[in-house]
Amino acid sequence: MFRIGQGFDVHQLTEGRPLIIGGIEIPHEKGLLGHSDADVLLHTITDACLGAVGEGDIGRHFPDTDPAFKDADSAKLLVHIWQMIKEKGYSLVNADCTIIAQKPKMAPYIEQMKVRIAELLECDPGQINVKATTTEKLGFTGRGEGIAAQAVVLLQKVK
Ligand SMILES: Nc1ccn([C@@H]2O[C@H](COP(=O)(O)O)[C@@H](O)[C@H]2O)c(=O)n1
Ligand SMILES: C[C@@]1(CO)OP(=O)(O)OP(=O)(O)OC[C@H]1O
Repeated sequence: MFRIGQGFDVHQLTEGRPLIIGGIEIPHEKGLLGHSDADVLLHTITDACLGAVGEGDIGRHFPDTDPAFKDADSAKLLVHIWQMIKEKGYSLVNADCTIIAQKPKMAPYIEQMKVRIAELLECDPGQINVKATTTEKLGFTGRGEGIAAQAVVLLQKVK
């Protein structure tokens, strides 16, 4: 049996925060604001994984009102959810993700992100695709007010 899930997330860009996307710190004059480290790509993948197994969303598992998740490492949140998915008997077929950001240029960091995400999901980097697009200076992403990400994850029941 196959199960598909999709995710979408947005975080605001602000001064005085590191920019962490896909588990990688990217040099930039602004970073993403959130209760956690605000890794918009890992949140999106977490939501896609949860969607695939019908387990709600990241906020249901890690409420942004809980001080335990203040400045949380989003990699740890994804690993926690991935353990749950493995216990349900699923393995990853593939994940395809898009980062929507006017800047910075993501291309130099895409390979590192793929390798890190593959590490977290215990799969081959070839099963992970990460893309980036601008919105041609249109909308909140185009004005550099925030960064969005979306992902699709396909799981296969193996046990
Ligand atoms: N933040 C971004 C946005 C885009 N890219 C790369 O540039 C290509 C062209 O982007 P358009 O929005 O003009 O289509 C895109 O395909 C990405 O390869 C990027 O690295 N970082
Ligand atoms: C990750 C959590 C928890 O620290 O906080 P944020 O960093 O604000 O991220 P969001 O994408 O709003 O969703 C889930 C939250 O509960």
